[in-house]
Amino acid sequence: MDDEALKALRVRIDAIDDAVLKLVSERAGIAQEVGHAKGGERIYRPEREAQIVRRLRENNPGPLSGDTVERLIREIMSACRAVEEATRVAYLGPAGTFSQQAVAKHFGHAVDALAEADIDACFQAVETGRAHFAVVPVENSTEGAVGRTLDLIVASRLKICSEVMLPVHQSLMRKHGGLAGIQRVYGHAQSLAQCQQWLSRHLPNAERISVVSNSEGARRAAAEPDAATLGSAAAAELYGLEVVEARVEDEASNTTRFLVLGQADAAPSGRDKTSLVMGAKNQPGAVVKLLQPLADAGISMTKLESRPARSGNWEYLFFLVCDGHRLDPKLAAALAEIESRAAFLKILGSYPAASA
Ligand SMILES: O=C(O)C(=O)C[C@]1(C(=O)O)C=C[C@@H](O)C=C1
Repeated sequence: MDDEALKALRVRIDAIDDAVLKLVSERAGIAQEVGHAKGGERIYRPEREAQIVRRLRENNPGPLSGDTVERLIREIMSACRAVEEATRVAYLGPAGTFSQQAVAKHFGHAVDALAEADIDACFQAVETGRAHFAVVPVENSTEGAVGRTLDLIVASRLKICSEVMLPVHQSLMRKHGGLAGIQRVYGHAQSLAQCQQWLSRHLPNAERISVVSNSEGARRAAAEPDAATLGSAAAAELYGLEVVEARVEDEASNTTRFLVLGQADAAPSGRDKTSLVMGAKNQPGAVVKLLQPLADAGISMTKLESRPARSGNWEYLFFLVCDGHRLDPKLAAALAEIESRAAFLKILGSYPAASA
């Protein structure tokens, strides 16, 4: 391309950037007005954000991918939210974890992300008002449920107001060098489990050491030249490591689902999910009886997970996710029927279904 042609294209890009800045500033000004009109009410409206994301994904003219359009608009909404109020979001730290990525994916970068020591601390941060929201992992497509999150949510008064789906790509990282000479591999138990076949094939003699977080693994690998760690590639930059091999997870579609917890759940968005937990009596057919009202109403159940109730009498809790909002008349009627049959029922929240 000759210089003149390049210059002409850049003049057009400059004009577009000026227009984008003008429009984004105008949008932030309107968000500020909305913020004032809310007069102390909650600023973050997950249902509204989900509707905006869905509309733009549908209207996307290309060539940007739907995921890219979502990332851009979420970042713009993040910036607009920030002119209304500073949002504090607790997550399972330290920095560089997949949980931090989930915060950025959902809330954008214009939030105060608070790294907590464990999942319990994430709940407490919101319960005590230190944070507005918490982002906690609840299940992984390869490894299943995160038990601690389920146990805590039963007793907590917090509500689920959103979900975040994060594709999880594990990298193998070390201070310097390739696969040769790696004696130990650190990683969070879930990460080690998600990569076990790859590790057996490529590093059969390396010891696998489970640590509290992948970031702790990264911290150790940075100090031990014959060690490596699993984790998000973001940690490599943070801890001065090199990526030996990217995408070492056994399942290419490995995804972790996170929940956003807050003081209230979300209003209906048009495409929602509802999470609930119920206690079943230890009797034949008890679970079938509890689920029947959903089947009768033609409501899809997308998840059913059982956990010991920990009450010592061999009763189980069933965590269930179904389509719809608890305020939809059909679902509301089914829930009322389940409540009349269950030993215990708690609605954990209705929230917009994630678009990707
Ligand atoms: O519509 C609102 O309620 C706004 O505050 C504006 C806005 C946005 O930027 O579009 C920002 C924050 C809310 O979570 C939802 C949407």
